[in-house]
Amino acid sequence: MAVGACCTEIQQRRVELVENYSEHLTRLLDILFNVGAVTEEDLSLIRGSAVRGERECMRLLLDVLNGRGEESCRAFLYILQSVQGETTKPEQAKKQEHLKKHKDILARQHSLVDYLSIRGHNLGQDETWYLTDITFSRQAGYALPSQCRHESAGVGDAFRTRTDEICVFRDLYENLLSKLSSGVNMLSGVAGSGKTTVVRRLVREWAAENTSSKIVLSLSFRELNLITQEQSLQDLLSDHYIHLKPFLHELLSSNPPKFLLILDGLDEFCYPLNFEHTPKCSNPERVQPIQSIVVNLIKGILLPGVSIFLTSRPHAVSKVPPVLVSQFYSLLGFSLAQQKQYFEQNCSSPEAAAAVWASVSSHKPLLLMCHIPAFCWIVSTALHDGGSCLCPDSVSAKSGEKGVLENANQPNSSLGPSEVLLSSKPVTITEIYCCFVKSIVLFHVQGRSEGSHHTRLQHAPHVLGEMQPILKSLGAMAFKGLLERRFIFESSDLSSFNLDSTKISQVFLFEILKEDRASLTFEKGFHFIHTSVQEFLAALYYVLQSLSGSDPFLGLKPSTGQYLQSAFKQMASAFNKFGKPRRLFRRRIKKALRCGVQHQSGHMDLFSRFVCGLLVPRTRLILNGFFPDGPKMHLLRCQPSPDPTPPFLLHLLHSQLQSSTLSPERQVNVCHCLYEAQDPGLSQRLQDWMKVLSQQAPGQSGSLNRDWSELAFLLQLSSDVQVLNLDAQGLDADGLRRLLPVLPLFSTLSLGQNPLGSEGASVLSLVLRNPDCRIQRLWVVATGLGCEGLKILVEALKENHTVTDLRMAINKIGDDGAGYLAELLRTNCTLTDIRLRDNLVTDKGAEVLMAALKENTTLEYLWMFDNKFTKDGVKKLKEFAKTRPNLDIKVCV
Ligand SMILES: Nc1ncnc2c1ncn2[C@@H]1O[C@H](COP(=O)(O)OP(=O)(O)OP(=O)(O)O)[C@@H](O)[C@H]1O
Repeated sequence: MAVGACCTEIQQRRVELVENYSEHLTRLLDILFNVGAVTEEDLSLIRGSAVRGERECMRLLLDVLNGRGEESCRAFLYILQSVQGETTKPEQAKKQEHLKKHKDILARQHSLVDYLSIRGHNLGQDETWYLTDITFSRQAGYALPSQCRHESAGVGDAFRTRTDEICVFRDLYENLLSKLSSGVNMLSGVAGSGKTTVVRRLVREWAAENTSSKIVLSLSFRELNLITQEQSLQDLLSDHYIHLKPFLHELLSSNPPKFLLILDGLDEFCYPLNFEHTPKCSNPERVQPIQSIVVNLIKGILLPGVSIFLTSRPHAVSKVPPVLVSQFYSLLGFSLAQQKQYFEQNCSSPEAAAAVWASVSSHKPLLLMCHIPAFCWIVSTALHDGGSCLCPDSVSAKSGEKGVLENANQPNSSLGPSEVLLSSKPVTITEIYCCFVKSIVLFHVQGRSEGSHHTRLQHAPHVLGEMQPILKSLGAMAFKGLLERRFIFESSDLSSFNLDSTKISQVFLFEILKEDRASLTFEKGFHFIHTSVQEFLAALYYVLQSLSGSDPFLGLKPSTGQYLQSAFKQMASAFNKFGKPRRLFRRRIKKALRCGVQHQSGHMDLFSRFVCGLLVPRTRLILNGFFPDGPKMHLLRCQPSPDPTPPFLLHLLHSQLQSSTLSPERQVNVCHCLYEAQDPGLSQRLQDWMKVLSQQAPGQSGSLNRDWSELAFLLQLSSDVQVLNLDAQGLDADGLRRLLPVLPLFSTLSLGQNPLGSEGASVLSLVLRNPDCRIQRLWVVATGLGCEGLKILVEALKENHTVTDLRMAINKIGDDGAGYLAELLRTNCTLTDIRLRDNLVTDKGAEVLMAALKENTTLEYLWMFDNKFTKDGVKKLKEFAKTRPNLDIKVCV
């Protein structure tokens, strides 16, 4: 083929083009791509070599153009002219243009489309509309958290401390982008709580704004992991932001406070951070290891005055010493109102949203998990369309499309008295995840338009059977990742599990497995949309293998070729024949549960819960067609499978619970496992708890060692307990914190004779401020509140509108405490009854209270026996009482 004139010109001018135009590479690539002279693959290839520098990229571009032929070369030469024109513009204007381009590029890199596009939203300009506002807490600095449980357990108010304040995205945004902001601002949040979404939103809103004086730079630790050679900060940034290169040196050396540097995902950083012994380096041009750059940035030695926004999951927060953190934010997740709003924004119709919300709000375990946005997404996918297989009264059924499994999920009458367990909707977390996977396989993979909802449900067993190999391989990879604590997979991982990444892309990408491209190297990486999905698929694989009589650990070996694999299989099945399959099966399940117990970090907690859930035949029915022992078709049309939960599983879990070596956190997880296994004895366990609590004689509290998390869990399952009496149970502030998720839900909370102190009062203040608080009677007699604790309580009561009855005898509140109460009584219109016996209040305190009561008309009882009043004081109080016939004041000397 004859070489055209433009191709030849490019070859002849190669050296000059590299010399003069490398710095315009980004712009050139953008335009060339827009006019179709290069493809997306070309872009990836060229940008992929960015680590070797701009000039190398430019050479590659020239090679690519050569390969693409005359037309592309002509386009390139034409574009050069316009770029040439730009080089003559004045410096300042050029700088502005580069910054504008920087904003555009950053906004594109931080688009929100990944998951929003799944719902088929047409994202116009205002894509943030689809984001639900989320609640944060903020405090100066942070204290090291104790973390031994699955992080998803630590959401909502359970994360809060006494000194923090509540805020929303806007507050965070304004704080970080304010001129005065500097130092390290850290955002901590559990997996899937929305940290990256916050980062994306922040970058996009900044890019759309014209007035901000800050320049945002954003890097993820996932990308920094790929830097294996020593580098300078300046090179790192100019490789990452080629378009800023001409000004970077000047910007970095003249005005670091102008920058907001975002570092996302500290928990994923694979290099150790040594804050004590890393050599100091303040020169951005000096070459050093990547971890030293990070340490020097965080310590404020490199780029002094720069603002850093660091995000991390809670377990990795402590990698940065508390003294270096100026503001600490926690993502508390969605409040109840925000959860509701999420479903309204993300379900296809108001009716669908209402049905999903009705289902979620009636099951406390679901409700608690829905603090986490990623879980809301899973739940809405599961219940919104896939859930109709299980929910006869959900939306699609209402609209006339009855689910095929409609009858298969009659109330689980054999499950025991618990109201929760009797429900006919998917209530266990395992059932939700089964619906999620089924929903994706049925309604998303096959294309939304093919066949009606009803037809697709009818073909579900067939489709699930077909998808089984791919789900199984995905599950094996997920399981291997879990064992190795790996959450990011490379293309080579996929192929070692016989997974074809293009096929996966068509089928699951966005829905289950997300593809990421590191912007430094453009290498592909994959991670499950949420770690809980990884844990579910791992459990699915584990149970499938175990039920098929295969060892789940065998399937993890890298692909060893067809022949060897089948030889392996034959050996395993021969071994199984000799080795009593049932015994082997049980041993394997035991092994899976041990995984959960052994990992103190809690990272296998959900995995073991899912394994338990999937061992329940009724739950497996949702994925009928996937498992080898799938229920026969006739069962789908009549009564549910009569098989109960395997007794050996319940026996195993109960014996784990009895183990004296089990830590409280693991104990709670075993409770969760029992819930997933639909244990009929759970409600009995709650009753046993109640019995123990009611039998506890006062005075023995010191010797008690209760697992309050377990009680909290059991209480979540029961909606009918209104009164929580924990008098004299040795309950301290820490125990109270563990009960936090359920405390607001009782009408009477009796906590007398426990060593709560002012710390406990702080926990109570969170309960009283909770918008869902239902407490009417708060009894905190002899709980060591003191004046300090009372002050905290009073502040919270000023905002609370539910408590009518406050009993707080024997708390040594003194006259100062009486003063705080008086302050409260001036504005509070809810309290009708206050009992203040034996609280060291003197005549002075009584005077203050009487003055305040002149402004209060709602209080009906004020009992103040055994305080330090003089005869004169008592007389005055009695006289005052005569002026208030509707108020019963009781005193004695
Ligand atoms: N404010 C929000 N409104 C709506 N959906 C949200 C919001 N925040 C997060 N999500 C949803 O939750 C998913 C997980 O969010 P994101 O990836 O930001 O979590 P993360 O905390 O960074 O998780 P990880 O620690 O696993 O990296 C998102 O893909 C999105 O579906």
